[in-house]
Amino acid sequence: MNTIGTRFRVTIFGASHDTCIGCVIDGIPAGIELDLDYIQKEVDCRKPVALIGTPRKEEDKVEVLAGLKDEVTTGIPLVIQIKNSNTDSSKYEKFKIIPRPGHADFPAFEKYGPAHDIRGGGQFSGRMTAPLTAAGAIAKEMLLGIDVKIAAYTQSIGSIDDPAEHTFKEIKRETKENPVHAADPEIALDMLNEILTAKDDGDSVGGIVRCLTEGLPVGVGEPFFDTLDGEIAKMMFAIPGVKGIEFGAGFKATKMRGSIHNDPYSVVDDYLIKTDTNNAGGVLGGLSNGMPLDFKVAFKPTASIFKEQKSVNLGKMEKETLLIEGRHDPCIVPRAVAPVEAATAIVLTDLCLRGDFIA
Ligand SMILES: Cc1cc2nc3c(=O)[nH]c(=O)nc-3n(C[C@H](O)[C@H](O)[C@H](O)COP(=O)(O)O)c2cc1C
Ligand SMILES: C=C(O[C@@H]1CC(C(=O)O)=C[C@@H](OP(=O)(O)O)[C@H]1O)C(=O)O
Repeated sequence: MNTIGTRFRVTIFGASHDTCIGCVIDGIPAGIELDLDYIQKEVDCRKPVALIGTPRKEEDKVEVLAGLKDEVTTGIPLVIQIKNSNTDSSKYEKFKIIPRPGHADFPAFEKYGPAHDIRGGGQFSGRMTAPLTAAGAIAKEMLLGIDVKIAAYTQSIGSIDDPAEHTFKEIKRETKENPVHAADPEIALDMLNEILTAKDDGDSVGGIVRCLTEGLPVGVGEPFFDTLDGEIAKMMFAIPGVKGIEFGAGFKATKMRGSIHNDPYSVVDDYLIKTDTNNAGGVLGGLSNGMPLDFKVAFKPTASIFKEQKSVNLGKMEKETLLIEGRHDPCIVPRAVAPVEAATAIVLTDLCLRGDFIA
């Protein structure tokens, strides 16, 4: 379905080459002041950067059509539109017959038939993360009211990895300064080169976005089924190109003993309970435990590459070689940092409303 959330419900609409894309957000209380410049800046963070992003140039102007008066919410669903203006659908026709390996073309045609809108990837396009990011910016504004903040950064691209721990402030500062949104300026250069090298080869690369929170109170999450980690994971898999998620020590936990993996408790400032390590990634029993939520999201290499690929002709039911033309991101990761933050904010706002952490 195209709607997520219980108390903060976000519906995404439109497709990559429709007149517009957008979102409807239900559940924002009346009387909340929204900063439209902030929302626009957040959406702009996912814009492609020259050479390492798609050449498709969209203004991505966030237009609020309903639910806001004098920048204050009125309590009715907030309707946001983002126009599509720089579309070129000409290169997509052939994927109806010869599906792109790695993209949604084949299963989408099998499911929806010839009516499936394949232009620009249709409803499966990474472009749908523009309205997601707008909704997330509003969620972030609501979370700021209870001092909850979110910061994500590019932790790896291809073989270039940033294994260091970074402070929240460092992430916030550095990711704005480099085109791959890394937390380390020197590693950012290597990451940039990794993308350029793959691109020169007509190829693509994947990578990891790491996301952290600050100020998340204890007890956010609604077990049994609407656990904090479960809701975050579901949301992350809505972002096109996501192949995995791990919290804290993640898969490495399988190689640790309990004595190493358990995060020991300490009393801080006489009143706060913290853990010395954060192998749990801030979540125990599906509830936040007062430590930063800490998870990594794995992105695959972009499917649309410019090398000859093996596919099939669905009309003739024969094998056929495919050569893709058009405008594509050689790497999704830098453009996914803002959507990961936004998607996290939407889930946290919903769960914080459900748990009465937000009035
Ligand atoms: C911000 C963003 C930009 C993307 N750009 C492209 C692109 O230019 N070309 C492409 O083939 N896939 C791109 N993707 C990924 C595809 O949309 C995605 O792989 C496809 O819809 C299939 O879904 P899946 O990978 O989740 O299975 C992008 C994803 C995101 C989040
Ligand atoms: C337009 C965006 O990215 C698009 C995501 C995308 C895909 O398959 O996901 C394919 C390309 O679409 P098009 O062929 O229309 O240029 C990208 O440009 C965007 O993110 O705003």
